[in-house]
Amino acid sequence: MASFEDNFVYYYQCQKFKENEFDPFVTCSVKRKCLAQFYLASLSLTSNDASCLLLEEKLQSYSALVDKRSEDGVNNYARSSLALAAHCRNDTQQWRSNLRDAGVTISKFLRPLNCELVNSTSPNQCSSWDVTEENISALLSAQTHNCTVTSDDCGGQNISKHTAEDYACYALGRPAIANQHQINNTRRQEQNDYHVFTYLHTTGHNKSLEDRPEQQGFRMMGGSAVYGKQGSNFSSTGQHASNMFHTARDEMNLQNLKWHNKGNNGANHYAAGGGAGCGYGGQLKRSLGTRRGVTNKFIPPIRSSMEDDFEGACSGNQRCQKWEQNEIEADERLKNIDPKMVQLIQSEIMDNKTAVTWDDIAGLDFAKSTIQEVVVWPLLRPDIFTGLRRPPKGILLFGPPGTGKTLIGKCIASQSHSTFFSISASSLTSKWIGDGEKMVRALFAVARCHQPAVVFIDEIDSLLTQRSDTEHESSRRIKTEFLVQLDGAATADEDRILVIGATNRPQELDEAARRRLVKKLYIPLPEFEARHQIVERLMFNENHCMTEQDVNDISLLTAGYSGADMKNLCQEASLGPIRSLGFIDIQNISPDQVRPVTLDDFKSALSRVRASVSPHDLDSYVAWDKLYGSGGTVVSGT
Ligand SMILES: Nc1ncnc2c1ncn2[C@@H]1O[C@H](COP(=O)(O)OP(=O)(O)OP(=O)(O)O)[C@@H](O)[C@H]1O
Ligand SMILES: [Mg+2]
Repeated sequence: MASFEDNFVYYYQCQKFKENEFDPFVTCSVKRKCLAQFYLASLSLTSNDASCLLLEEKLQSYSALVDKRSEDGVNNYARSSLALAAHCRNDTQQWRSNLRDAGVTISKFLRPLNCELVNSTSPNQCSSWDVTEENISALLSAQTHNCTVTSDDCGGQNISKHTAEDYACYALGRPAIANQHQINNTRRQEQNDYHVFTYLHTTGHNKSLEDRPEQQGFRMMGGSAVYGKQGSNFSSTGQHASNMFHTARDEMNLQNLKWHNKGNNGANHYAAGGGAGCGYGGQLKRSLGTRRGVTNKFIPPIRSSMEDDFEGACSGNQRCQKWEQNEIEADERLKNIDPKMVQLIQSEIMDNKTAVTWDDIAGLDFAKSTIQEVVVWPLLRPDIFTGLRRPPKGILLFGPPGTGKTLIGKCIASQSHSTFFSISASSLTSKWIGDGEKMVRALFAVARCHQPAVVFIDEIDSLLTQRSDTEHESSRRIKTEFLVQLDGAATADEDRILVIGATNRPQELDEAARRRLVKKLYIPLPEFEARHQIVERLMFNENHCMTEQDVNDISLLTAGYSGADMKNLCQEASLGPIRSLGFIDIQNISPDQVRPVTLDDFKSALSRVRASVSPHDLDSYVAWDKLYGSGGTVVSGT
């Protein structure tokens, strides 16, 4: 069965990719953005919208996942959604989003949970739970109550007493906010739904939302989701806008922390809580150093009394800082790491796996099998790959430009079932000027919390060039920090973090880095077979009339072309039929007037698209491979 996530992606792809709204090969995590984008887009759907119905269907089918305490829960996308919403303003080149806070209106995509409650005065009397204050008050005043959710609402399980209380508190806590934001009409409209209002407040949009109360981002979602804190503890002037949100996950972290502070063990806590909670499956997943059972105690999307205790008299900025600080400190390994960097890494660098399969990579059999052996299998079966079989901590992919090194990185992300961090070395040196080495430290600290993890560093040469006296102090510091991390001085032996570097200038690598990237795999130009495969794949969806022999001819004529050159060639050839239309008005022709692509188109494209790698450059790669490479590569380009 397709996962909830897959459905999201699928839906997104159907709806958005077709509209060419965004390039699937953007450098950051496409999938994460898909999800975040879709998640956010869904907030702007009205209840009559067909898309809304689709979402409703998905959420109903996968309701158990909505509050799952794992990385996959919808709640957990909230954080990245918000970060991305903020980020998209600065990232228009790569990700154009239609999302504006103005478009966020009430959605009604969760069906009512028919919650039965038993109150103390008439313990056996069940009433349906409308979200009315009377009902909720009755619930709160009840000495004993038992809130039962119908079986498909919650994976066939009952939700706990605690959960019911939390829902109730939350619902009760809303009116003040509801009044503040004039959402009473909406409450009436949705009266028979079980709902939790969620205030979507994209970072920095606080003021504009206040200016347009009718466009407040409230929405209903069964028991969870993003929620902003706009209550009395916060200034309504837009102050601390970037800190005002936290997700259900934050709540969980806070409770975890408090539990730790009481001298208890988080795992025990969750194990104990699991029995009473909504049983969604029972597996435990490690994240940010805390053991999170999906069966653990329900973490409400509300301010709990515990939280109030904890915060004491703190308010506004103080409170937000304290919150962030404590959330991060909940994991020992993230001690001394700037929370903002952690957040940045989680939203920008942690990659949610673009769908690339090994079959998408033509040729490169040796590299593929070595990567399977040293990356994928050990990550899948760490119990077997121990001792001498322990995989190397670093791998280098080197070779001419456009041969598929980055593509391999994407494929590993997608196939290795590990947390994938993808970073380009130039962004470390340019984007976070002055903070580069802190960023490297933070990156590895976060990776340690998300093991097994793969850290993919594209253009690693720009990060780990030979050290020299003339280089800038900040880049020297980044390099040193990186070498320390890579050497394992800061990582334990059993840590499962693999660093994969990709470069087309291996000669410029610092020798210390070269030693640490134990396996060095040459990614050569595609051979005849691989070129054949690339043409076949790229032309598969195109209208062409080429025979097997024609593709053979093209493959023969393109000796020395890289994978990227082959792609350019196919693109150029596919323009041939359009060019041959001559002066016909392009606006008025029908698609069937465009003839199929032929071998001749390829032949004329060959004169326009040349091989981008010179034989001299190739020799230097081969020489470097002979000196330092991990072998197995057939010299190609023939
Ligand atoms: N072996 C291959 N199989 C299929 N497609 C390939 C292959 N190599 C390259 N390509 C195509 O070329 C494009 C560019 O490849 P990629 O970005 O992985 O190159 P690279 O080796 O990382 O280059 P650079 O060293 O310049 O970063 C890919 O998106 C893909 O379309
Ligand atoms: Mg690349």
